[in-house]
Amino acid sequence: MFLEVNNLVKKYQTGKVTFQALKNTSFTMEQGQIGVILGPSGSGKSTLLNIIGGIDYADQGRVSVGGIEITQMSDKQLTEYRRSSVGFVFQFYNLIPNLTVYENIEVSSNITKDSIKIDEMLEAVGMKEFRDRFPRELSGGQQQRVSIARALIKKPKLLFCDEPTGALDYNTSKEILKLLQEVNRKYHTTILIITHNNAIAGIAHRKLRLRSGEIVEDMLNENVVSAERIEW
Ligand SMILES: Nc1ncnc2c1ncn2[C@@H]1O[C@H](COP(=O)(O)OP(=O)(O)OP(=O)(O)O)[C@@H](O)[C@H]1O
Repeated sequence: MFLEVNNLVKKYQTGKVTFQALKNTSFTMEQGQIGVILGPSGSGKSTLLNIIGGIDYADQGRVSVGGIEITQMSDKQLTEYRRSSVGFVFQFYNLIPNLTVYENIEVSSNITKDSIKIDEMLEAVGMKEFRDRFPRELSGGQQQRVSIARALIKKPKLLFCDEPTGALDYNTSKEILKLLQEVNRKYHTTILIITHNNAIAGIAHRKLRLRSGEIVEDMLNENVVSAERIEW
């Protein structure tokens, strides 16, 4: 199995109070799938993604990606894993304001040896004619396209999207989801999307639901639909 998450436990200590954000969380995913992680606020979605993405540590349990166990990695190995194997897309885009569209993507391509050509990537996300604009000169949806390009330029094995449509209107959200489906098909990137929106699960091969740090639903979606066809 491409992604294996086994019995993850994560505790946060605030003063004398210990809070268990993840309790024996386990799931697997095949390469090339889109997975959606649903769950109420505070259920542990971001914590889970951050551990799989190598930006946070688990207290117990195991995560392996492509047969390599990341929960055993040194800091140096984790930095390399983040650099070459994973991409992140956030709700508020996190683009560098004083760099153009092209330069924002270039920063990411410069840190990997084997990246996709920037012009190909701009074309793939429909942002070719905006290459010399600054983020402030773009709509939210356009900024999100750039942030997807920035994440994908390094050909990550795994793309993590934390509420990628959380700041976008209905139609723009659908366009971004459609783009995620397209890049999943084109580059065979395994994608994990965190969302509050149940309807988004329609575009995914897998639906996972977290509640209080536990997976309470884990379903294979036999009827994946195109993003244009989901409604909420
Ligand atoms: N650094 C921290 N210190 C203490 N508690 C934390 C920390 N980070 C997260 N938590 C707690 O862990 C729980 C899970 O947080 P997490 O951000 O993973 O939830 P989430 O499902 O992503 O929520 P949301 O949908 O609101 O983003 C929450 O109750 C949160 O308060």
